[in-house]
Amino acid sequence: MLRKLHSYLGLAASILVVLLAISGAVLAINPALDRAQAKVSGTDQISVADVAANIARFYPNVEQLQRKASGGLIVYYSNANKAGADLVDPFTGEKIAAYSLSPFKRWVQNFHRSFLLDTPGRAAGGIGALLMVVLSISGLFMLRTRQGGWRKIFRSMPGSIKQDLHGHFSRFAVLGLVLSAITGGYMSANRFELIPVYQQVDPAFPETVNGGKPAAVDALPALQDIAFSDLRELVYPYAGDIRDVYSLRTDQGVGFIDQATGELLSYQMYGTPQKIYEFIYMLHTGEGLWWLALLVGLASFSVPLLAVTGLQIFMKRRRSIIRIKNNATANSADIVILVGSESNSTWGFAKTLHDALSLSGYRVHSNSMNNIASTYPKAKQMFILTSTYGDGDAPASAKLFMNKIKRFANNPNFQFCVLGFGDRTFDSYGQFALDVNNVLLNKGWNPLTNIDIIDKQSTQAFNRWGTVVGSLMGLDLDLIYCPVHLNTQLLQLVDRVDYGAEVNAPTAILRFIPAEKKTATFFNKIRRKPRLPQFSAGDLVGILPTESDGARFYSLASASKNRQLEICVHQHPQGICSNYLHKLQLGECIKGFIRENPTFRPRLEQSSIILIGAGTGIAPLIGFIRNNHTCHPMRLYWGGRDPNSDFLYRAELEQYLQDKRLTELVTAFSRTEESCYVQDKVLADAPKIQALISEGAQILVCGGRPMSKCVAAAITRVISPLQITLQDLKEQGRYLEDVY
Ligand SMILES: Cc1cc2nc3c(=O)[nH]c(=O)nc-3n(C[C@H](O)[C@H](O)[C@H](O)COP(=O)(O)O)c2cc1C
Repeated sequence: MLRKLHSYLGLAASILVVLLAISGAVLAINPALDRAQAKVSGTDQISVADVAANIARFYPNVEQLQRKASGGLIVYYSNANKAGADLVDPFTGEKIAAYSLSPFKRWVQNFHRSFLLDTPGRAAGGIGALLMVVLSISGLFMLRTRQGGWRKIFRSMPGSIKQDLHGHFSRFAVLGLVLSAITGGYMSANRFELIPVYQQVDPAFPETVNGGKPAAVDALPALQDIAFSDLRELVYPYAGDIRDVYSLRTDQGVGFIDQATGELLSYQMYGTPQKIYEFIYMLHTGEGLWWLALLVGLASFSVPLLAVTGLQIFMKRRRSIIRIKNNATANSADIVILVGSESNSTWGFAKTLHDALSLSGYRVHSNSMNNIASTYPKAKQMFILTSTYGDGDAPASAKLFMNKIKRFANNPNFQFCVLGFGDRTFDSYGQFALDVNNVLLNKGWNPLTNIDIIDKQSTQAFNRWGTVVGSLMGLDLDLIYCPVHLNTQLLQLVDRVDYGAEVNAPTAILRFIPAEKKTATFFNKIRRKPRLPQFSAGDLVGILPTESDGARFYSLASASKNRQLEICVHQHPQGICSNYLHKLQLGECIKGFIRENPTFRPRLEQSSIILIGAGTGIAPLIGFIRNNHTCHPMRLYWGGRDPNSDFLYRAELEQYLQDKRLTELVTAFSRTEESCYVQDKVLADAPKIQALISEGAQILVCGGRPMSKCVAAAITRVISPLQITLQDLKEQGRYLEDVY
């Protein structure tokens, strides 16, 4: 609901909001510019009377003093019946510069207030401000959901800035945008009298004045009592008119001054509504708060970027929508599939299950978890496939599920089965699926089998789950999930280095370049050369060994800027894809597509990086080192079997040590006399690692699950004297794992 509101409103309002934001951002620079030109510091030390005396020396025909919100003093005067205005130094009375509002500034101001269209334009501006309020507040709530709570809103976010510009920029801009949208909306509402408006009633002109000889301006007691920093405006009496008075406006109130006695007459303090209006005006324009204006201006500059990236996300989501054919009704279905998904990938898995069960002759009803019906009269099984979002929370299409499930008063006749989709790099791995499963078990529902959780959308794990579930249902369920709309690319093998055959660990480093599709038209061929898609080291490439097999994912050892796509593949005796890749000859092509893995990235703002891996787990790590051109401190702990057989990347690592892209290399080999594993080397280096962690180092671990468990145990021991836990490091994004 919130997402729909945010996206559709964003689409509808983007042009209006972008124009308001850009013009507002340009205006936001003014308070800082004005202030830079003016003399403002120490103005609370001098009185208005002192300033007026200074002015009198240079401006005998002064008519008005105005202190701008930025602090600058403007003197209005007339000379031989010609009016003028100067920016003046209040401490000396000397002119700083002639004062006039630049035509450009006036134009931008008018554009921002009314799009140069008078009342209809002002109304459009008001609507724009209102839309911006809704957009920024809905965006703020979406950020909260995404990050898993208000407190975590500014914590590190999955994904690099490049991969999720919208998320990162909105975090930076959202508070500024909320502030300027609400204050702008208030000002518009005030102008159109949609809210109770304040009426500024100035005091009446004094009925009696002394009428004596005018005193010198610096001798007027009322002016001597007011600090210049409190002045807004002082209008001088008409020369020669002894019944006229000074009109005074300060930050606190408004009144008159007798020009003979210097007495304050009919003084009136501002009321609360006016103070509120002025405060909101100040927050919106930044007049008087130049730093706030700059911050809000910077936030406003991000609006065009948010609009473009928001549109990209919207299009991507639309493309990823899965349409289910042959969807039976809830009343007639034998099998129900409920889906909890945030960005639609779980729907792809659900469709595979739906199609396979329909093919087996069942009437299958699929729907989102939010749309759970109050009864499924004919159902024999219910499958719940759900991802987890935020920090262990429900994804968008399952937010209402926990409440709605309460409506099932009696136990249904069908069996249920929960399949979670998650990512092990999150602490709350598959948490929402676990919660759903527990709720159903606690209600006494009958499980078909235990809950399972699929890590990183693994097609193999999904297939294995299908086999287990199929056998329980007496079906041969071969679930081959092929992500839809894959942007597959033809990749040609141009280099391979083989290792490990002697130690029974055949491993190959394979390097690919983009290849021309055979079907490419002549026009396409001459128009552009095939290019690699955008990816970073640590992302994954999905490889489709055959059309009928699901994709297998490999960590990338290179970034697209390295102009090659490099992977490291261990040959498993039964592995379809690893055998397929190991048999590839130079010049042969494969089909692959990129899956971003933004959570697994070194953070170069940390003091140093500790990379730990074993076997082919070196792939993303070597990519990080290769691209460490700033020579940020990076240490690698890596484990293999025998240095004479499977020491992957040996020559490169030596080169990186020399050119300082790698600070230190620690290896552990299990089939040598030393016979040790990478976690042993971690423990042996405990004091050094402790020191690095205390200084703020980040650890990245990549490799098989058994290794990662041993490394986690070793690191837990190493850091135990530091009063910090592995959990703390994980929460701070300083312990990342990419485990398979
Ligand atoms: C912002 C964000 C937060 C996530 N939080 C979790 C989490 O707390 N636990 C988890 O296991 N997976 C988490 N994931 C991973 C997703 O659950 C996983 O990628 C899933 O396959 C996405 O499926 P969907 O596209 O259908 O939502 C998160 C992903 C994102 C982008």
